[in-house]
Amino acid sequence: MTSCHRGAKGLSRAERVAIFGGSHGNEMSGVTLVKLWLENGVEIRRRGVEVTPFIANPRAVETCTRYIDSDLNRAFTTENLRAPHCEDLPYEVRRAQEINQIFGPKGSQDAYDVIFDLHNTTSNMGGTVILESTQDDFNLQMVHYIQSAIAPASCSVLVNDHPVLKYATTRSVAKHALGLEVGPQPQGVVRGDILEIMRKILKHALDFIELFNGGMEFPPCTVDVYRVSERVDYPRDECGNISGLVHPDLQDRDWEPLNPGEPIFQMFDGRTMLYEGDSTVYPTFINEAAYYEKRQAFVTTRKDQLESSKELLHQTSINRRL
Ligand SMILES: CC(=O)N[C@@H](CC(=O)O)C(=O)O
Ligand SMILES: [Zn+2]
Repeated sequence: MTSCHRGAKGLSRAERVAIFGGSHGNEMSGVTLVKLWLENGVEIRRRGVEVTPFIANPRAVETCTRYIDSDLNRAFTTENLRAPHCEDLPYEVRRAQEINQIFGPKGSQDAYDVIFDLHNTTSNMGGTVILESTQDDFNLQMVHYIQSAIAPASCSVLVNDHPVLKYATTRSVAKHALGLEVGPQPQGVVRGDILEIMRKILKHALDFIELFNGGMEFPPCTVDVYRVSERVDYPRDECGNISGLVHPDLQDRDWEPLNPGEPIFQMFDGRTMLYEGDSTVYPTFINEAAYYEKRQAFVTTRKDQLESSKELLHQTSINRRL
């Protein structure tokens, strides 16, 4: 027994878990589910875990917009979290500080163990889990568990640990940060099929935490992931105005291979713009409504495999077995 567990990760139990909806107020699956669970939380109850549903940006939910002053899911920088209180701070910066107080502080031992942040996209991404690190064995084991449990349906894993394209998310307050992104769903609309995919992924995620806390050991695993590679903006004229649209051949083809020389934009003047990269990539967030303001038509990703370093078992269980 001893040799078997010597290398196991000394993680503690994931006792405090939060589910955020409405980080963006017009992404309705998460808003709807969290409101439901605030009324009646039976569905998200699990043994040995405290699960807290939470509306992250209530003012944006009220107005059914992405945000009021600035994007909450970009606001969790050290600079913002330390900014002195004053009246003219953007609403989302003040809200980020509140969230950091309740669920953080970010980067500290007092922070929540897990935050699931529920998002919808207008892109045809299906069910996707977004990770921010390649090094988090707990999260890796969790997505591995979700993928097995949800089969034959699929759950893609997008890893954004890009040095430039990574941003300071709401979920980053927790020790283990997970984004759940499901689409296609228009902004302000709730689609039953999309909501059910989100609900199912989260169910399996919570089941995993219950098993982990209960002492189950998870053998080392390998997970296929897509890693964020580059951001591609819309084509623009000299004045900066968009001069073409996502090519019909690319539209809705999230996660499908895009090869050099294949069409990406249909220009308003009739020309076709081709992908000029030097190898095959896997585009995603294709034509996401919220990304027009961020000057992003899609992101390219590359396939990768992540391996958990050791078997996963929580610390109390390791001690008990040694
Ligand atoms: C469409 C959308 O809001 N997507 C999320 C992705 C994420 O949570 O990382 C965002 O840009 O904040
Ligand atoms: Zn969102």
